[in-house]
Amino acid sequence: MTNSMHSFENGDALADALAATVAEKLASAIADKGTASLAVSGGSTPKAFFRALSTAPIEWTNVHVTLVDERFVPEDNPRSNHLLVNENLLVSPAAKARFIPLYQPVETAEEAAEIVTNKASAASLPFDVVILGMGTDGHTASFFPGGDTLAKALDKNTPAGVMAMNAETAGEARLTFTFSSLENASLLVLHIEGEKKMDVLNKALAGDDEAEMPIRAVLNRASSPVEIYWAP
Ligand SMILES: O=C1O[C@H](COP(=O)(O)O)[C@@H](O)[C@H](O)[C@H]1O
Repeated sequence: MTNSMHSFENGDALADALAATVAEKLASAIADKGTASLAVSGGSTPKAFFRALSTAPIEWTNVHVTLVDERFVPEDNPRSNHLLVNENLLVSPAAKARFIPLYQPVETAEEAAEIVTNKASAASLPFDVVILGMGTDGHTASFFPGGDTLAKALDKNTPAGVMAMNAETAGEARLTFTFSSLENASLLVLHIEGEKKMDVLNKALAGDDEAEMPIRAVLNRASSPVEIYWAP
């Protein structure tokens, strides 16, 4: 599938444009089938986009929101992606959206993955909108280089759902939707900012070793076109 590049002057312009595109897609899904689903990334990049999207005048009560990945930490932990979404996206009109957390208060990430696969898959798959980020190591979602379940998570034949992932560079254990859950979103976005991330993207586009840079799985073989949103 062909990837498209959308470049902006700055992060605020990108946030407004991406929020408008996502809101339109969610509104059209609601008009077609009554509900819409949105899976977003955590990290430092999406804050302004979340703020812009939270004010969109759509029927948020009909939108399921979840995370493409999460750290195995409770929602009050400063490193929780859920916390980031609570504070920046699930505010204003978007506070009415139905949020599906990936973290579950159980012993292991593996147990949480099993529980949330049932909850999240029924409500939201296939996703209408998926917003991916990318780390400077070439990870996306929690597909980390060196991750203990990376090959399985990236295998197109692994069923849609959530898996646990452990990697030296990831800090905590992670929960991540599998590649097959994300690659066919009706709108599949890669949102990156900064020159350093553009260099990482160009390196990823120049090769095909997915174990080295897992973002390559998305760029090279997602069945939906990847809409790349970038600002310096
Ligand atoms: O660990 C994570 O990092 C990536 C990228 O984060 P950023 O801070 O460089 O924007 C993010 O996409 C992912 O959801 C998150 O769990």
